[in-house]
Amino acid sequence: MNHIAFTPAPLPEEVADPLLDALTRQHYCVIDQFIPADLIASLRDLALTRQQAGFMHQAGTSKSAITNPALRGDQIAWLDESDPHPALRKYFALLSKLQQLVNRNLMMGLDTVETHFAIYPAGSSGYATHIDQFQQHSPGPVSGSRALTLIIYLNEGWPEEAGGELRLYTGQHTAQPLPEAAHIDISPTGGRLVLFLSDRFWHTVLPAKQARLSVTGWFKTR
Ligand SMILES: O=C(O)CCC(=O)C(=O)O
Ligand SMILES: [Fe+2]
Repeated sequence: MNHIAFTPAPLPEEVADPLLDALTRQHYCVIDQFIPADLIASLRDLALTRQQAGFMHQAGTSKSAITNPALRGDQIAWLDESDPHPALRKYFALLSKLQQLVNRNLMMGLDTVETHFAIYPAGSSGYATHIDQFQQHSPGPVSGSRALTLIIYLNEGWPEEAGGELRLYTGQHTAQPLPEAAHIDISPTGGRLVLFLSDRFWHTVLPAKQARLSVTGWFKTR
């Protein structure tokens, strides 16, 4: 659990304005070139180094820690804010800016963040349709639960034929939507940021023909 304590310089307006506008209107946003090429490369190298050093483990699915590569094909390594690696210091500084921006403008009360690298190996089955927070019976923020999901892709470009899109179902569904329900497909292009309300959007990671790298996080309320 990472408690972000310091107050960084804010995100530039040309990023902050479209981000807040999209989050307000549609409860998700996609921002390209959110991180620069050198940070993509250093985070990517770090993820691969940690994989080679044996720090990645097969991810489990929601309620249980049972792993099932047919449902979820990625390997993950959790990240710690106290990690001195320069790329992670830059990454956590960005998370802090995002948290500050969203709290000041959208009053979400984001308090902590949990975050990990994810690597879906070439030929992985992706991640079956799921929601990042179990839906509650009453509306409004639930304390201590995942409120805002963030994903930043760490791939060097991404050819369309490689698949691996994030399929985000745009309607509100109380149960898993049918595959043909309204959705958008987001390609995991390096540097791209995706944010969405964790309790609202069902989503799927489609099978990928190439190794697919990302850093994923969830801001939680107090
Ligand atoms: O990598 C992505 O595009 C989404 C990953 C995801 O849905 C998750 O880790 O919960
Ligand atoms: Fe997810």
